[in-house]
Amino acid sequence: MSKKLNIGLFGFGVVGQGLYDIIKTKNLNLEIVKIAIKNPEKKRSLPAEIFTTDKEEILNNPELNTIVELINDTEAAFEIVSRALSTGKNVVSASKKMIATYLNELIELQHIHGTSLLYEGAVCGSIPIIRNLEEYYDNELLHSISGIFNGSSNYVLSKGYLENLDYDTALKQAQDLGFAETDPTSDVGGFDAKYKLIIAASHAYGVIVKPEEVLNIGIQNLTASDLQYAREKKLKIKLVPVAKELDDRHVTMFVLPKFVNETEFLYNVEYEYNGVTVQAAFADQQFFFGKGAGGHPTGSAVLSDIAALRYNYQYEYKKAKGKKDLNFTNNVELNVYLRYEDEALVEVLNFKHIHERYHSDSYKFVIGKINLQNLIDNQLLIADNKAFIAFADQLTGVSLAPAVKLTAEVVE
Ligand SMILES: NC(=O)C1=CN([C@@H]2O[C@H](COP(=O)(O)OP(=O)(O)OC[C@H]3O[C@@H](n4cnc5c(N)ncnc54)[C@H](OP(=O)(O)O)[C@@H]3O)[C@@H](O)[C@H]2O)C=CC1
Ligand SMILES: N[C@@H](CC=O)C(=O)O
Repeated sequence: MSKKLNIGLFGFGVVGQGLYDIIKTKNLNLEIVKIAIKNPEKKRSLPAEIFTTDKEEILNNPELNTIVELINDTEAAFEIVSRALSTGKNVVSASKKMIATYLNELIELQHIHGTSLLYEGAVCGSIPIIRNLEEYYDNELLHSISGIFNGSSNYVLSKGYLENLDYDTALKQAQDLGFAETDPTSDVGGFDAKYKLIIAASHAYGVIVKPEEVLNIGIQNLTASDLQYAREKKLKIKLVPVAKELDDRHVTMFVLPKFVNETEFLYNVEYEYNGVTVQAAFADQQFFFGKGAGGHPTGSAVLSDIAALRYNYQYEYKKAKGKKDLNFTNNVELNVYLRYEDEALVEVLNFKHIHERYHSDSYKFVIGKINLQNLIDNQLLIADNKAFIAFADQLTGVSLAPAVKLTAEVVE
């Protein structure tokens, strides 16, 4: 018989309500006893007695053995989760920014106090990627993990490419549908995808990096010219996080828009759907697909974690604990498309090699090989110039998948 879970829930927004809807349809050995929210004035769909604005009412209640944290405040979430883990309560969280920012501390707290923190809902919504990386691929050598990890930006891209809807209207729709973060810059700027990438890579490679070490360039500067160029080449533009083992000592990670062709799984991942491509040494290429945002899809992943806690499930972080010489590096070269206005930007970026150059009054681009560290160093300049950068393996004929040819090379 599984143990009964008495749950204190933090947050009753898109995901919290989605979780509640799902739980009430089931007869599980668990109960949401109290829900902490921020704004006492907001109209709620449940009786007032279940809500509190005092976190201590939940954290200090010895009857509650499980905390589910679904709030939109990173620092408050870290305080709640660390307090819970330190006082013998197991936790489920979907707060990817908080988890990616404080992963080392959270692993340490679980280790010291023997408690468990699960976060499947934090990475790609309904797709069960974390438990697969943790369990199924435990003994596999993973060459790369990449995909579409953000529903809102993919929604905006699909609306633009398939329906010619303008960027601002599409983003407003993603917000109204509950897909976007409180600050949607996190979605369209590639930050949210980066947090998810960092979490996934910690389970895939055992390498834990801080968000500020990893490049994220988003889709904010995408223009009709870039979309037109993609269409002419029969390509689509997607926002793609990549974690790739370069050799047995180096792993690289970055988030960039990417040209994808119709032979790639990601080509047909549209709207709020996400996809994860795993390239493994022996299993070869595998693809996970599902809704990446929204209350019910994310709530289903959160519920799966809650159910796993009934059997005392814990992540073991085996790859992180057994890690030997694998290190994170930004010292790689990759092929990018740069659409720009000011020639000075091309000079500053110091391309190693330029494959192609186009120049008209209204549209200029280069495609060439560049060092990832150079992109990081000039991120602000790129943004200020309103330039658009995309990972261009499909334009240069080299791909991340070993089935074709490698793009990313360690620079010795
Ligand atoms: N939306 C999605 O599709 C997904 C979201 N996530 C993540 O899940 C988390 C929740 O997202 P989402 O439901 O969309 O966010 P919402 O903005 O819809 O809801 C946030 C909830 O958190 C509450 N809250 C904020 N601060 C506090 C606090 N200090 N104490 C108690 N409650 C607090 C708010 O209270 P009040 O109601 O009073 O305002 C609200 O109920 C975020 O970390 C997000 O990144 C993860 C996967 C998918
Ligand atoms: N804002 C996120 C929500 C889920 O993680 C997204 O759009 O993917």
